[in-house]
Amino acid sequence: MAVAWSEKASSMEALSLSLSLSPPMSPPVILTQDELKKIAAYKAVEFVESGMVLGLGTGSTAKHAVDRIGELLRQGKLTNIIGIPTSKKTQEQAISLGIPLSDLDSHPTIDLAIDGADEVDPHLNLVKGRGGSLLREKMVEGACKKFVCIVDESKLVKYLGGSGLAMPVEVVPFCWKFTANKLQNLFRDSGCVAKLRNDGKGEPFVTDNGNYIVDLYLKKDIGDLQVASDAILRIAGVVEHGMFLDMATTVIVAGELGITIKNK
Ligand SMILES: O=C[C@H](O)[C@H](O)[C@H](O)COP(=O)(O)O
Repeated sequence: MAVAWSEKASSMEALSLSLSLSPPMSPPVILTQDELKKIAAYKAVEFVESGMVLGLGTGSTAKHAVDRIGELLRQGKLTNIIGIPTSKKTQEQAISLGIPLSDLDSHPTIDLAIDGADEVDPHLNLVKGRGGSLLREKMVEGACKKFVCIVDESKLVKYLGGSGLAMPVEVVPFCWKFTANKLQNLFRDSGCVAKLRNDGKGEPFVTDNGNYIVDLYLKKDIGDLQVASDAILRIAGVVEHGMFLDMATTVIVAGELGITIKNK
């Protein structure tokens, strides 16, 4: 559902305060992608209540949500929050903000997670992991009662893989080429090309878990997502993939025309 303009306005006000933008009723402001991410993140943090155990997402959108949670804790507007970070980077950010942290061993049930995504399809299935954090994200978000996904409208796709950008798969380093070939063959009818992700310095990108990422580039829809998921996970050498099927309970989309909240 598209939310009322007033709901957009409240998030815009929150954003205006921190960005010193004009108030919502002034002439239209062209928002950057990062400002849209921040609007979605601030809206999601409105779902947070004192006493909650929170899954803290990773990426440029989730970073805004973690910052906001830290800000509300500092102001005493939220209390007794426990955060479960989905990456080492988010862990460092949360520590720097004074957010108390724990892990899934001590808190196997999480009240709410807030995290970004790389793609969102019309059924609220997601692609995640272009930042390399998909495994911990899937573990944490799979343990949540509610998972609020936050995106700007550029992340909306007709089908997963439809952006033409990477669909990440975390693999063990041992004989990664063997695993990458298996993945490419699995989706050859969709024109799949599998590439090892590099770290930008000529070395393989290494995840927080010591694994590699093979990115799948697809030219066509891969069909039944659950069948595809099962097939990927049956390949020895695969640790996890970045399709998050039926996991998001809510997706908040920030666009030039306002916020849209989609619920499962
Ligand atoms: O591994 C990274 C995560 O899945 C991110 O949540 C995802 O890539 C979206 O990141 P961003 O908010 O930076 O677009």
